[in-house]
Amino acid sequence: MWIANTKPQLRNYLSSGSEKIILVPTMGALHPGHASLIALAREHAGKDGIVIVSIFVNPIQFDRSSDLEKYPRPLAEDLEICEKYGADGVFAPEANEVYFPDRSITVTEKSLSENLCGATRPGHFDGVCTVVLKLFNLTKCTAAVFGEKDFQQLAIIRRMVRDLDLDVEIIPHPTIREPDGLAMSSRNTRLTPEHRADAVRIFKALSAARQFTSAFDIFAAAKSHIEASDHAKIDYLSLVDANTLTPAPDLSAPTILACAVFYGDVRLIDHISIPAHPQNS
Ligand SMILES: Nc1ncnc2c1ncn2[C@@H]1O[C@H](COP(=O)(O)OP(=O)(O)OP(=O)(O)O)[C@@H](O)[C@H]1O
Ligand SMILES: CC(C)(CO)[C@@H](O)C(=O)[O-]
Ligand code: BAL
Repeated sequence: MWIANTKPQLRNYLSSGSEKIILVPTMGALHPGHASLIALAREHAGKDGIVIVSIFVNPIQFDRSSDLEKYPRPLAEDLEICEKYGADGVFAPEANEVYFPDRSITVTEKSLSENLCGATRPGHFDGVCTVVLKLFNLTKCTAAVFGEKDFQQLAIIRRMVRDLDLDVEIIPHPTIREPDGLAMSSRNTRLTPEHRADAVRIFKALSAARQFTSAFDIFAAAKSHIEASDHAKIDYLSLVDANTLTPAPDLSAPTILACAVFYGDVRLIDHISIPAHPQNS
């Protein structure tokens, strides 16, 4: 498996040419969720295609400097996981390799990023879209795999591909969870044992709320379940239309119940789909 730290090195490794190049963009601190994305990329690439994993903690998508500073960076372990699950190469650049000091172009999505993480992490999706477009261009990928855990990110990337006519197939991957239901996330390693135990409530709350058939009951059930822990601070808890990601006042169409919750300074996200209940709208 090759490792490129610079753009010229990457170009060099790509010069052999292959019809299929599948990219798995990550920020490292890889866990079984990422491993599963890499394995899916391998499946799509077949034996002749190329699977590239990018490992880059993208500074311009962080809204809190402490979150960026504390983001885990276990590169040696990450490289082992990439190799084990079938990557052909890893692109792991430093920030000054990716961005020009006088960078003046940013990609902004102006609809799907209005709510949820886009509202509570200002500038986050500008940073995501900008780096993902650069990674698509640098790797010349024909397809890229993204996790459904970050469903707003997935929707925005799909919109960017559509609106900018990018020739990249977007391959989604379902959320991988710990045995107790907590969505796997690189930030989970930063939870204290007490907060880790409480964080189980997030998925339990979403699952319990899903059994109700009115927007009011769903919201109330999820909120009380999460807030039953004194440690939890809800950043947002929202029912949104599954297509537009705008607030859904009722269940006349399929919706998504999504949340971001702080345990100390660690912010976790999760969501669940809610079927339409037109009779209650
Ligand atoms: N539990 C998971 N199941 C499926 N895909 C996941 C999971 N966790 C992350 N991914 C996907 O992996 C890719 C890289 O995500 P990233 O490196 O930010 O990891 P992360 O675990 O989401 O970390 P964090 O949310 O703490 O930044 C994204 O497409 C993301 O959706
Ligand atoms: C897509 C991504 C790698 C862009 O930095 C990041 O947002 C992530 O890891 O989900
Ligand atoms: N997986 C989302 C990347 C971030 O939280 O910045």
